Amino acid sequence: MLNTVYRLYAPRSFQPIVLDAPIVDKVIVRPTYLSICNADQRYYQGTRSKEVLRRKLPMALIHEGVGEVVSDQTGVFSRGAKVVLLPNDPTETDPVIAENYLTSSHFCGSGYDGFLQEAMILSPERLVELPRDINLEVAAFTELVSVAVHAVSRFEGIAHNRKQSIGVWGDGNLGFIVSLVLRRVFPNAEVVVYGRNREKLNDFTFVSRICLVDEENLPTVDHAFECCGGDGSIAAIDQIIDRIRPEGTISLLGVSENPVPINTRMVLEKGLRLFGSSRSGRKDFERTVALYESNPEMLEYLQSLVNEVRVIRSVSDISAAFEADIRKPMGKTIMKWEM
Ligand SMILES: NC(=O)C1=CN([C@@H]2O[C@H](COP(=O)(O)OP(=O)(O)OC[C@H]3O[C@@H](n4cnc5c(N)ncnc54)[C@H](OP(=O)(O)O)[C@@H]3O)[C@@H](O)[C@H]2O)C=CC1
Ligand SMILES: O=C(CO)[C@H](O)[C@H](O)COP(=O)(O)O
Ligand SMILES: [Zn+2]
Repeated sequence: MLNTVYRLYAPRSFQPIVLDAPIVDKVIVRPTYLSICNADQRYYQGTRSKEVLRRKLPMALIHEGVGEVVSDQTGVFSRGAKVVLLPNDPTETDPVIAENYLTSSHFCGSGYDGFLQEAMILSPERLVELPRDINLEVAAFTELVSVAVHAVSRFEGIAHNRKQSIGVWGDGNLGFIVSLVLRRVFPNAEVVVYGRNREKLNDFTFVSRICLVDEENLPTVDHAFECCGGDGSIAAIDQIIDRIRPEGTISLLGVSENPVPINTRMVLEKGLRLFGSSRSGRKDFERTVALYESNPEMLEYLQSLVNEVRVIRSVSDISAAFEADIRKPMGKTIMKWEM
């Protein structure tokens, strides 16, 4: 089938290309709502290293999105079903290593074409059906929610049992979503959010406590999640190591372009466990949709992260959405895909 793919050829430069893709045993999905991630911005703005840009571009961006099934040769989905698109494409299974950590996996929008396409032609395993009445502007960033669910699921297996207080560093989108997932998964735990912006923190209405990182006498916590990324990770990890109680677990989620120095002396002295999480897999998407179904108020909270919805009908609309996303105060930029 001929399919138009909108690739980034160089920073700030998108161009369409028509490709012929096989459709045998595939589901054809029309993307409907797509959402921009910080990882897309790093390619769009060219802030990745020259070597990475040379290796990964040209490439269609976007790994957060939902769509509507146009046809399914496998018979799993009915025409018109609303689905979330799974960006990770495993090429093998492993009894120990999760699909999102297998080096053989392909990830849309990071070395492989993402969802900026006229149609997504996928195996049925790369789609999870959504409730029919779901708010699609919110569902568009289900992938980011599944990343939080993935990190919290791993935390359940790694952290010790005392989970009375859990700290989340970062008052952006990921910090908001991780806090919301923690609230639902550990309803009896105190969730404390540490941020740099009073206005952003005010939106975290569902947590036990909010703190500005430069306040004095910040509370201590049993465990912590780092959701800052960039240069902010350095100060955040330093503060976490200071404020976490002995034998606590630190979940690292923020992406930094440069190596981050860590106070290993105190990591040793406190007996801390640090673990990183990146991306997510099918079981995380399934758990996310199950959480949406059992906690419908989650979708209402997530709605407050929708900063802007932009209709996309041309290549210049895509660029305008990315430029608007750079200037946004907080939240997600959603693209209503009409290409
Ligand atoms: N592991 C994974 O699979 C994924 C990782 N990410 C990464 O997670 C990071 C966060 O993403 P996202 O939430 O969307 O980005 P945002 O920019 O929305 O949020 C980051 C927030 O952290 C705040 N911050 C920075 N430094 C500190 C600090 N020392 N203490 C407390 N808060 C701080 C920032 O404040 P200010 O605005 O003042 O700088 C900002 O509000 C990014 O690096 C992103 O790439 C995203 C998706 C998946
Ligand atoms: O955003 C993410 C997942 O949602 C990850 O941070 C992203 O996939 C990392 O990939 P890259 O190496 O291309 O930045
Ligand atoms: Zn992402």
